Amino acid sequence: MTTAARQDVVEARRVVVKVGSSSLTTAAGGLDADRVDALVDVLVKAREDREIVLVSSGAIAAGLAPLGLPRRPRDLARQQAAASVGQGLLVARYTASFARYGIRVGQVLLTSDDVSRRAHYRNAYRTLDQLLAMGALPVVNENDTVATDEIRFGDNDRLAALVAHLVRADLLVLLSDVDGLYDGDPRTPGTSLIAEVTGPRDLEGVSIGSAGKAGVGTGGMVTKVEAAAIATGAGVPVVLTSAVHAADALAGRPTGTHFHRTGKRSADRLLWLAHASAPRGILRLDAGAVRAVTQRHSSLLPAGLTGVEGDFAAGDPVDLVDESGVAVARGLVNYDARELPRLLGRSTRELAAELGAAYEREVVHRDDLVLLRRQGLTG
Ligand SMILES: Nc1ncnc2c1ncn2[C@@H]1O[C@H](COP(=O)(O)OP(=O)(O)O)[C@@H](O)[C@H]1O
Ligand SMILES: N[C@@H](CCC(=O)OP(=O)(O)O)C(=O)O
Repeated sequence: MTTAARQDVVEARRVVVKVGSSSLTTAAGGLDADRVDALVDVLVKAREDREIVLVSSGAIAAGLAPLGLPRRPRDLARQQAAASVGQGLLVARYTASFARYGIRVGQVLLTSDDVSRRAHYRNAYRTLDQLLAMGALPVVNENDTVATDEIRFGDNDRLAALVAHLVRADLLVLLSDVDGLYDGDPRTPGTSLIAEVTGPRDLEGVSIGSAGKAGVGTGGMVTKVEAAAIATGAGVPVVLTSAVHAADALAGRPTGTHFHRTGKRSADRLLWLAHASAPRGILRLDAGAVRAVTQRHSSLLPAGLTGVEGDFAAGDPVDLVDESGVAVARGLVNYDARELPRLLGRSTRELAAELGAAYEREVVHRDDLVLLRRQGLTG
């Protein structure tokens, strides 16, 4: 690890630590109390001179054995039932383990829908910030029991990257069952650890595979590298290592893979809109509207709309696509899908005169728009 990279870690005052299901469960299924305690011991030590937010997976995995499920189910309903049972057990375990040190735990369950909207985003930030100010340790997970396929992250690696951005963290530590990113699937002999990733070039030729043998995790290495791309693109460096090396990672000792920041920090909720929300519909734009939105950062007006697809309501995320069908931006739309067809290509003045002042509003306001540049490491 270069001195600059190490400095990033040592100087980090607010750190998001994400731990995967495979690092918290036993081979037989169910939570491994010893591994939870070992992680908590490390976090308590790290917390002496910095703030820690924990993003913990494991709800589904923890719910399997109590519900008599032999393996992680594929259907959403049974995953949600398992998460419902498991999340309670998971937080009870953390509560008991942190209580050994007199530290309170605050459970925070998020869906992407909760945080893409401005008021919700501010509220989530305030809650997490307040928990930290009051000396409690936030334990974040996806709100699995209510998340439908459309509003689901599905993996906590991306959630952790977005939480790191949300709480304005200085560092994201991803803990898994593997001690870093390898240049091929580490189950294949002859692969070696990549100690540093400074940008997308360092990943050329690297084979990034799916989840490991334990079969309780979701995304494997792919989602971790994607999460690292989101976080580093938003100015947050990332250390990826195994849970057993958590103490080294938090102390700035060389371990695992260090992803350098590639972008600048910004306090912009639109990162959630770009990376966490699935679009509910499509707005087709003419060339002039594409230029206005992407180059002049203007709001999208009805005059530049050529088509509408999907069944969305006002406030939902939609993709703005150009004439060749490429999504150029994502935004929160101000109209229901059924209102839009009669507005296509019309000027706001004309619409206001004909339909009333309410129809003068933008289709998507510039403050609710994010350009879809492929970020950081993967693109
Ligand atoms: N290039 C790679 N480098 C490291 N691990 C990889 C790679 N390709 C695939 N993997 C697999 O990804 C697994 C980690 O993903 P996962 O099981 O989802 O972890 P977690 O539960 O911690 O989120 C590792 O155990 C490893 O077998
Ligand atoms: N919210 C899910 C997270 C699933 C998930 O991302 O798992 P992992 O790949 O182990 O981080 C749960 O708690 O089971």
